[in-house]
Amino acid sequence: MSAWKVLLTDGLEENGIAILRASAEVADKKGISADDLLQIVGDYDALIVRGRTKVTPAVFAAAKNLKVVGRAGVGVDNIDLKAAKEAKVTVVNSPLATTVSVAELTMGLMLSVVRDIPRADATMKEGKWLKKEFEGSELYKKTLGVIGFGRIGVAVANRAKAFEMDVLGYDPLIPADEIQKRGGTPATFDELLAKSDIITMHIPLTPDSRGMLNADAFAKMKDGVRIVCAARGGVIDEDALLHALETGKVAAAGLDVFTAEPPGLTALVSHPHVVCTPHVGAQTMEAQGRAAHDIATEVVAALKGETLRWKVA
Ligand SMILES: NC(=O)C1=CN([C@@H]2O[C@H](COP(=O)(O)OP(=O)(O)OC[C@H]3O[C@@H](n4cnc5c(N)ncnc54)[C@H](O)[C@@H]3O)[C@@H](O)[C@H]2O)C=CC1
Ligand SMILES: O=C(O)CCC(=O)C(=O)O
Repeated sequence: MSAWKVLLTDGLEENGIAILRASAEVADKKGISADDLLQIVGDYDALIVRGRTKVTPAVFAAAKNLKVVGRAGVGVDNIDLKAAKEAKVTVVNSPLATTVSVAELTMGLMLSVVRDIPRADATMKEGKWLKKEFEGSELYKKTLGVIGFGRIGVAVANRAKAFEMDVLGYDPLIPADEIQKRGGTPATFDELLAKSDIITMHIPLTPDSRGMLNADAFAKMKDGVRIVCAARGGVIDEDALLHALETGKVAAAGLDVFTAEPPGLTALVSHPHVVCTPHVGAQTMEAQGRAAHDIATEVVAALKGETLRWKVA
């Protein structure tokens, strides 16, 4: 009989489940409702989530045996870290697993917004040949502003440099010489807004970063700027973005993430100059395989009281 019980509420790739099963009993309750989670979480020593499950103070209060919450992925904005600390529950994530996938999707969104690829495809499928309408622009020699020069921001910067873009980096938590070492030209927030042809967001959602791209920020950007975001919807004021798209200040936006998910068919989602994907930055078999391996290994280490690599709280 296994000593520990692990609850999965957002699924996990088989390779991760196999690692967990070597040390614990695993219950896969993918898609469980918030109310049902409160009923059963008290039975478990560990909880592994992705972004869907909200690990609220109520969950921690009900989770009498919980020792560790594992986030298969990076962002922990769905986990109440203060409540975790108060409940003496460790929180771990798997921050290295999905970097490449998110960076590649970001490049895809960037190419989509400069060449209007999804709309060109849609018109072909309507039997049309609108060649003249689809005059886009190149990435070559354009300035890319990367907000958040961490793992994903740097991976995007490296890929953008292969397209011979000039890369500005804004990250107040990283010294300017380190941004330079990582391949970016350090910029203040206002410099980045003023100089970039494309701005891409790679920051966590925190009280500081919420609504960072707001009406004031859009006013400081170049006319016809393009915005890409595969971080969190909340870092952009979506009403301000919609207004900037309607006035032409922003020529196009590529969005993988939304303030409310799923957003439904909002004016932003249905805007002709917005390319949307349903939060799939990390949704590749490679990234999910790595995330499952890393989070399962880390959760087992936490249960065994071993040294942790990715302790968030
Ligand atoms: N679309 C998707 O499926 C995915 C989205 N993400 C999002 O991407 C974010 C970034 O991930 P990583 O690059 O791995 O994290 P990271 O921690 O390596 O990099 C984030 C960077 O943002 C900087 N930062 C924090 N607050 C800032 C602020 N207010 N202004 C400017 N810079 C700020 C930090 O100093 C750090 O260097 C995650 O927090 C998550 O929200 C991550 C994985 C998948
Ligand atoms: O796990 C997911 O559904 C999305 C990944 C993500 O956004 C993250 O890891 O921060």
